[in-house]
Amino acid sequence: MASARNVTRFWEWGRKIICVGRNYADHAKELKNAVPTEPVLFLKPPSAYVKEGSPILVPMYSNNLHHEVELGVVIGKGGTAIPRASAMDHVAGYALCLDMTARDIQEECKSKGLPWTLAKAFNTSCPVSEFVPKEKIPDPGNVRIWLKVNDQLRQDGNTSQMIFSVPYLISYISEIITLEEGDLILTGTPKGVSSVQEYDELEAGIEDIVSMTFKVDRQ
Ligand SMILES: O=C([O-])CC(=O)C(=O)O
Ligand SMILES: [Mg+2]
Repeated sequence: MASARNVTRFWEWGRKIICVGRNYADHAKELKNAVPTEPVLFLKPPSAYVKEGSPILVPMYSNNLHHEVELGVVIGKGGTAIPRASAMDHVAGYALCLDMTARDIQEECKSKGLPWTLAKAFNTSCPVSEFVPKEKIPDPGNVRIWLKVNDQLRQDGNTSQMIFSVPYLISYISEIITLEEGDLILTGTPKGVSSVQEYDELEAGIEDIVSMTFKVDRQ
């Protein structure tokens, strides 16, 4: 039976956002973190979504909001313990995503051994592009993702630099957290993360397949 909802509008579904951290060695190193041997996972709630036309809000409690450009994978077919070999059958498409991070708060959480919720899961912490159909990205393990702040290129990476591939991540995550149609996986950021301020304009893209622009505002 056809789904009543349209997965191309996944951000309206209220499904979960699963994020992978430290999936690019160059980014792990720039923040002086060890390169992981297993994926680092955390979550954002569906209230983190923001679409073009609405601003990214700096949380009141942060003075150092960072951008992290990431390839997002939109799940089309759910599953538990999905084998790596069939993982790509569960992908509906992709989205360009920003994992907005209150870096000062994350550092504090890290030093106190506390979870990253305040640093990663606040309102507007997950700006997303339009849905990109699966056919437009034949190999999610080889696309350029880039981000500019006020026209200056800050991040320019390729998903070929990911430590854990998209099929590996789908398989790994689904062993722990059942994946559902409309879920989004953020696959980690390459190097070049930096601060954004009120009034800044962020422009990001996946090659010339999709791009998006967001303004930054204070809460
Ligand atoms: O906050 C971090 O550095 C971890 C993370 O999300 C990433 O690597 O994309
Ligand atoms: Mg990230």
